[in-house]
Amino acid sequence: MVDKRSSPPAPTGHKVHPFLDDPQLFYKFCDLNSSSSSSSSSERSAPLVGGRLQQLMNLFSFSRNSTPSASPAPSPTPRRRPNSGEDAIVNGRPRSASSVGAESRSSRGSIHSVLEECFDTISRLSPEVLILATLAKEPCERTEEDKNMIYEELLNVRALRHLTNAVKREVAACVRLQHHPRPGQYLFHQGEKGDSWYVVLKGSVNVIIKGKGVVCTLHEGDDFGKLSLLTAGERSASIRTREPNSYFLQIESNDFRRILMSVEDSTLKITHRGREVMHLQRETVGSYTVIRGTPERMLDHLVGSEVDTSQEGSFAHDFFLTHVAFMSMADVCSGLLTRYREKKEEEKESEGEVVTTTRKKRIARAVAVWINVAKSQLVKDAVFLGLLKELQDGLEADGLTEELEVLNTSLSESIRSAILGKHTHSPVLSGSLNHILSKGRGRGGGLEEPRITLGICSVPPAQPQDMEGVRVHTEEHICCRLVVRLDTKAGAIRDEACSKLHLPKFKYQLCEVTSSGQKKVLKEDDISVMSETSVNGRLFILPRSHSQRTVSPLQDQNVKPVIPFPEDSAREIAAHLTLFDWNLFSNTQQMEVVYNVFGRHKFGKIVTNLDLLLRRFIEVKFWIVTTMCMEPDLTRRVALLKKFIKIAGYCKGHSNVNSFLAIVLALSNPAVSRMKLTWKELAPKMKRRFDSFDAITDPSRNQKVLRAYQSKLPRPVVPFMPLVMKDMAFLHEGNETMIEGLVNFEKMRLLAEKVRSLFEFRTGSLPNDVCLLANKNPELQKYIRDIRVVDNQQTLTQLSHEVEPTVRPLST
Ligand SMILES: Nc1ncnc2c1ncn2[C@@H]1O[C@@H]2COP(=O)(O)O[C@H]2[C@H]1O
Repeated sequence: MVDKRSSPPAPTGHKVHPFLDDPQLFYKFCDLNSSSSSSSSSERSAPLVGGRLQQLMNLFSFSRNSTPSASPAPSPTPRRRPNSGEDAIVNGRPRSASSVGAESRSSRGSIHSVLEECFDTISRLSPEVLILATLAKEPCERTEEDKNMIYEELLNVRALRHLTNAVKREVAACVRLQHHPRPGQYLFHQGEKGDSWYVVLKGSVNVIIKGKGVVCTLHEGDDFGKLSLLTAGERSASIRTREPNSYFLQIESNDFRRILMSVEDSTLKITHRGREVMHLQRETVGSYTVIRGTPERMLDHLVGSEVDTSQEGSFAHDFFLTHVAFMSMADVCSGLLTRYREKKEEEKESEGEVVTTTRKKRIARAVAVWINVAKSQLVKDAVFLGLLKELQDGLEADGLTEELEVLNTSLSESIRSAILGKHTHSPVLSGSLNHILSKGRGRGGGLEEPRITLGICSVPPAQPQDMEGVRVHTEEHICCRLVVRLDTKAGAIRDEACSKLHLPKFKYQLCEVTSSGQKKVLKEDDISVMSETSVNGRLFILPRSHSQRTVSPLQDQNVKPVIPFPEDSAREIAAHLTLFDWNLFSNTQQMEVVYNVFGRHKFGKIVTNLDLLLRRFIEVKFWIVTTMCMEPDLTRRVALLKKFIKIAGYCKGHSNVNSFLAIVLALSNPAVSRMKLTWKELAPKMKRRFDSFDAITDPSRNQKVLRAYQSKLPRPVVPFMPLVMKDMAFLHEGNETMIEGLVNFEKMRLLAEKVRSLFEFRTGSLPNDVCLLANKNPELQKYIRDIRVVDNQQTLTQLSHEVEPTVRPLST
């Protein structure tokens, strides 16, 4: 028996909210947020009056004042008593108090405004509250939006990873919430008839077998109780809670069987030599979607089905966007070539020609899709170029001119961006990278001036062969400068630095040391190391034997910037910020996002463009905090605060969410938000403006406000990248890549959809007035490109106290 206690519970992707430990409050909310199953139909049609409203009002005062409400919490009554669940609450729903108070009805006039305020206050508390409240609804009362919300949650539940998304959708419709308030409560006993399958949502349970005691502990994300459902036998063990307030997902046996059977019915399983090689899901009559498969069988499917080069979201598109997770570039190339050349034995002479020609056409179109997806990164790869050459020759020899043209058109588009990439010093990027690399060596590093033309992103993306200077330091602060390709791995940088400094390379490792002295050891095959470092981070080679020893950061890592904040207008500064962000976003490649999700070091490909975009957000944020904390004069500090709010407003107007949020979050940074005198002097109108911006950052409901806001903005949008990356990481962590030896293509499709929705923000071009403004002022352009910051929170807090000491109230 394996005791899972030794292994920490895997992340479920959620922070546990204190609400979960306060079931009284939670139940009240649940009860208010859904109509009770015991309610009469008239109550259901007007669910927000009477007792429910009264409770809502009580809850409002409770959540505000953190004191229990006037009316006692309704006592939780089980919907159905579990076998020996003591006072367990099934489905998490206390029965609503029968009182539909007449006095409350009279207050109906102000219901809506009160309700809006109440719900707003409650739902701001946490996304978890909302999801629990939704789960607590009776399945028959769930709206489509409820089911969608639950489905999104289920995508992150470890125990359900092996289920297809269609099954998860079914589960979302019927799953129930079960709550056990105390430790030591039994969910069921060994020997009883099994009637439900469970997943631990919060808390943990012991699995107890008669005569053996506790054989195992199950944690968040684990499941139990399936065995007896599958065998139609008795419970093989008893399950007992270990912690207060444990929450479980419960799927009743009828639902369990129905879902599994209906899924079996609509799934087509293809076997080859007795082994399952592909699962397809029937969508409509005659239309199937790949849900799982071996890489080889999926390649067969690719060349065996019609390929629409224009259609994003097609199987080919999803396949090429995500293939790195399950099939190397070399294998895809050789697989396609083999299929191009082969003439299958079963293809008879007369029909054979037609079948072969169709296959060749499809392969050509598939490769065109691949080029469109991977762009310039692909056309620089020697293996891919081999495939391309053979395909072009073959298509020409076979007289398939139309396909040859499709291929060449995609190619010329990508080569154009590849040619642009031949500049080894891409001005803005080099400026930015150089800024990363040139700490302590003065500004600029002798680079060319930025070259930005009106309305066009003329700055080429960073390419693997671009050369960059990099400084590597030792513990004793001795430094050596190297010039390396961007795709140089951490191990190779360490080797080169050691040989320059005459140190034995096997004794050293490459590390990043942050401005606060934190040390991060880099993996041998880490790539894009220069762009991955923190804003003021530096590369060090440190002895392996001293891994526990602290390293003192270089002096310049915490140096205060000397260049004053520009006097230019907020409008101009916002235009410069936006053009810079837009350039970085335009240069980011779809494949970089995919490499980053599956582990950047695995593929040997750079993710520099994505890194630069991600770190720009942090840079801008620290720039604002640094500027505020370095201004000792109160009047000027208030003027700065006002200017930053204005800049944020302009960025918002330009759909530059990345910089807009960087500014708003910077002004909420403790080092700035603590400046009471400064905020007090700010005009009320500006304060209200800031509050309206701040409301967009509301983290509740998984940043629902921000998501909705961002999706509605006019294109192009520079999105809030940290949120996008978080979503991608959740999808990756929450879903297996391989299930029973087959690639989980549903996961690939979900990831591909996320990547596409990110790049859809790039539709269109920046407004002309932004480009005009941003091209007018080279001085400001340079300043915005090379912003210098303090990125050490402790230093910033210290600076903040220096410029605005805490005012202590006089003691009486
Ligand atoms: N040794 C064990 N290790 C982990 N889980 C177990 C063990 N024995 C039983 N279980 C779980 O406990 C559940 C008891 O009910 P079931 O028999 O339906 O399904 C059982 C399994 O899910």
